[in-house]
Amino acid sequence: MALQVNGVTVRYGGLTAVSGVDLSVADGEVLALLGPSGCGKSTLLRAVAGLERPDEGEIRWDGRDLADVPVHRREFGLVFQDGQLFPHRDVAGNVAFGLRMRGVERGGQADRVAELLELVGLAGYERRRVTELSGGEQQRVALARALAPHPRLLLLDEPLSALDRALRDQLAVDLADLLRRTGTTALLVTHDHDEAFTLADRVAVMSAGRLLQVGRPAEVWRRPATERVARFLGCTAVVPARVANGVVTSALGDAAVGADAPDGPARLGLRATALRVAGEGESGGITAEVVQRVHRREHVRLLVRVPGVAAAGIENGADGADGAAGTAGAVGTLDATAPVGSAPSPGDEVRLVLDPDGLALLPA
Ligand SMILES: Nc1ncnc2c1ncn2[C@@H]1O[C@H](COP(=O)(O)OP(=O)(O)OP(=O)(O)O)[C@@H](O)[C@H]1O
Repeated sequence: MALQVNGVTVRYGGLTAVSGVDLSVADGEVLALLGPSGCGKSTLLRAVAGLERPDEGEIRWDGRDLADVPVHRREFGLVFQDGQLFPHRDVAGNVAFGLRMRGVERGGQADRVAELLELVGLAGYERRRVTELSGGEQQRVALARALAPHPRLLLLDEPLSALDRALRDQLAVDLADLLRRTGTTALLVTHDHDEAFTLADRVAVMSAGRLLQVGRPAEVWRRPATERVARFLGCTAVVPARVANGVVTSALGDAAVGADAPDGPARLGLRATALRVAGEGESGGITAEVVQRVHRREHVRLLVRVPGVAAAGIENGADGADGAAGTAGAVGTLDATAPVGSAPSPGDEVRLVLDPDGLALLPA
């Protein structure tokens, strides 16, 4: 393992920001620390960078304890939310900064700067003033600057969150591609699921200073280890269920959940897209009454009342929900979706079926 974090705790006075975290990042791997605001992600990243000293535990690189290695000798690259570029230097001056610090001679600097600007899609931008760049261009320059000295580890703290949604999505895809092509080992901090899942080989979900689950994106998404993880990843309700032969059965219907799901009692996490209005000729499903209708880009979001929902043991509502994304919350109501063209109105009765893409399977 390239990076090893063993039992790290960081306190600010009486507040424990990071609590006994164990984590490792393999050579060439991108690991995302995902969690709600204030859960300690940045503090953990800053401890790895050498900007915070752990109160307990150790941080190792290739087996070597970094406790006495200062920030600038760790050979880690850093990119923050707002880039933190030097406003009085042009683009080339910013990208060359780390190279100068390392004593790379001028000719070598210019070649490496050109190479990095090409890599981040800003070829020819050397003489541009950084204050005249868009937010997205500034983050590309920050990335080029961090990568120029060949860091052993790239630390990214919410690198895209200052950008608007469309730009963020595009830059996340570009960044994922760049990290793969350059084989960069990286630790990324984000509160955005999409960003984490686009960029990371593995995702570590954090809450209140602790790691709740570490796994591949699809695994964490489909099989959250706890209700807290499920709710942070967008589940707005949790239903008792039972799995047999890759099919989950619940009061809301049956759905395929994969042959790898163990047989026995389980719980089903419902995201806002877990229930959809059944199509013509589609059999099965449950009956519900539409309470509210909201138009979204690709579908219509419904709030529905399912008779007997409380009796069915559905735990909905926001208790302990870390940033749950849906609208379900009132007793006995659930989220559902309908096609834009034929969306029912409040008061209508609808038949709903489970959509496996909106489900997560939790332990009982
Ligand atoms: N320098 C500091 N002094 C005191 N408390 C701090 C300091 N930095 C962070 N904290 C506190 O430590 C906790 C964890 O903060 P941290 O910034 O690591 O969380 P985060 O998950 O990165 O959140 P965000 O996404 O909002 O940045 C928070 O309660 C925060 O208020």
